[in-house]
Amino acid sequence: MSYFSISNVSKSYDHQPALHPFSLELKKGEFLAIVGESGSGKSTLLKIMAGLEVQDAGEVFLESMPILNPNQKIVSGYDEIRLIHQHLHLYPNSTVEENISRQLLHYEKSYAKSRVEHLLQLLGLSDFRDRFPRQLSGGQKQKVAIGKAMAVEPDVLLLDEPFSSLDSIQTHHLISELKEIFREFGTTVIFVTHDLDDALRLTDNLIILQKGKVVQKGTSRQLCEKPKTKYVAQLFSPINKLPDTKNSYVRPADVQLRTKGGLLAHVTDSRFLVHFNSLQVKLKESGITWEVDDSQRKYTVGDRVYLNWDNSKLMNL
Ligand SMILES: Nc1ncnc2c1ncn2[C@@H]1O[C@H](COP(=O)(O)OP(=O)(O)OP(=O)(O)O)[C@@H](O)[C@H]1O
Repeated sequence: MSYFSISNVSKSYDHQPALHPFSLELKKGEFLAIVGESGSGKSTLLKIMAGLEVQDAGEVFLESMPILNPNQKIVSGYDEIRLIHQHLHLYPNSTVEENISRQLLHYEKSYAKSRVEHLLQLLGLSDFRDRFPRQLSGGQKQKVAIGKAMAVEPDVLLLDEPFSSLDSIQTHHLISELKEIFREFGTTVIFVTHDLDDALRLTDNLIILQKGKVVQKGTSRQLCEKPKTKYVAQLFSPINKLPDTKNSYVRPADVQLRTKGGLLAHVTDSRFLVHFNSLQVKLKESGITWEVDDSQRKYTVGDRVYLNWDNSKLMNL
């Protein structure tokens, strides 16, 4: 039997399916990212996993322990499975140290003290231990929320877009730091996000959710090279639809730019990016706009450019 297992869990609200039957098996210490757009059922799924939402069908198990939902258990939720979301629920009138130690009131005193010290140090919060949440930056608050959740040594940590109030640089730093901490504790982590880049900072083990259904599972390479839907393809880059086809697309990086021979287009916009200029071009015959990568930074607005591609790079979506 696997460590954390979800078997055919589903949920509807007012007869509208929010989550179609969903199953998952995770090993201890494994990381998983679930990527999906807004309304795809990510939060619903995590709440069911944490025993905080009543599912219509299906079961959740942590090893051999069934996770009971709020209809089956008087105090809902488990210390073993902690859910952290955007609303961090810090105690506003307690210091950083107190926020974390309040989780450990029922534990033996010397153990609680050393656990709090260890977490403060690991999370880089030792210098802020006496501050109140209002005196902290967004990133520091996120860390306190993680510290609170980690205090009780959860076996499974569920992260529901907890970093959405941070900018992408802060988020990437924080995820890298936390990854080390989760590894040290052997915590099993499920991270849900709409941002593939954030997901990949934690793990290459991905599930893509769309309208409450799993559309694809795999590594980023598998998903990038063989996306099953337009949504999955677009998580990696914009895609360009070939004129006069129903569903053939090519990525900007797979279009070669030439001064003659190929599909004629005019450059309408150019953006300087770190490895190339990203061009917007208007195709002459169809009037469709494409995005293409100009790796040699050769073309400017108004230029004619001829587009070519290798048919093996086409995606039928
Ligand atoms: N308590 C509720 N009552 C009615 N409908 C709900 C409830 N909670 C969620 N839903 C609906 O279920 C669907 C899935 O919602 P959910 O919050 O799980 O998605 P999500 O992927 O987490 O979205 P977001 O990224 O915006 O948080 C949505 O259509 C939502 O409107």
